[in-house]
Amino acid sequence: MDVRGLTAGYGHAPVVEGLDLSVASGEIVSVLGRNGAGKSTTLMAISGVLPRAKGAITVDGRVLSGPPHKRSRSDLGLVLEGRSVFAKLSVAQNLKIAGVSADEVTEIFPELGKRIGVPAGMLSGGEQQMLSLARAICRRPKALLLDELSFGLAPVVCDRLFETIRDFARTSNVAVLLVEQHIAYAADVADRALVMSEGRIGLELPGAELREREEEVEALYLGGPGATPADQVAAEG
Ligand SMILES: Nc1ncnc2c1ncn2[C@@H]1O[C@H](COP(=O)(O)OP(=O)(O)OP(=O)(O)O)[C@@H](O)[C@H]1O
Repeated sequence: MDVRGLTAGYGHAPVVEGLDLSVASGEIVSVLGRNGAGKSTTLMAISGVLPRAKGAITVDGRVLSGPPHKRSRSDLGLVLEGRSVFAKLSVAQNLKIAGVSADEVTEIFPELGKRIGVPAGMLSGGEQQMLSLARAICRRPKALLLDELSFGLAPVVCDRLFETIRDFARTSNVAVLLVEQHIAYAADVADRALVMSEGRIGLELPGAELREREEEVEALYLGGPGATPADQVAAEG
């Protein structure tokens, strides 16, 4: 997936301006950064949720444009922050609407097998996130965007979700771009990390270096007001 010159926002001034990034097939890239850095805006702009976003987005050489449903037909999968299930419909109905096989989903997450007739809104937070992730995976996207999957979930559940994402990226050769607030989770799952600050990428590093360079990453998290000038220079250089 290749993104060039992404510019997006909500009012007059853009939140993200002229952003370039790329994710290779089979690669997992994590976007980190403090609250308000522009992480979700970036994902929403790539997916078409923000209709006035500008920039060129290609997946496997194919140009993406138009609203989210059109982009998802063009091989882009999306799981946004918060639970994105139809709460009143059963797990089986949620999967049917997405055109996804329940057998395939329960192979990925066997725990959903016992809950197949239950309204999705009655599932635990972790189960809902499993359902959202499995639904996206089973639609066979070429690129997958995931926003804060770990939000509000127990570590054991997060480990299951990230293990599934790793397997999926490797075995299906899919480009995964995920927003993750926790450095430890990003270090476990990502091949590469992009640290955003004030709508731009302030630091790019291999996922394997995230733990040892945690202080540098955190300096960018604290951003201008919290970080000393020396922190800023170290973080950017
Ligand atoms: N719907 C909206 N209307 C107006 N401004 C918004 C809207 N959503 C986000 N913003 C603003 O855009 C900026 C970037 O927000 P964004 O949600 O992209 O940040 P983020 O890095 O994902 O933060 P978080 O980790 O808190 O989700 C923030 O200043 C935020 O207040």
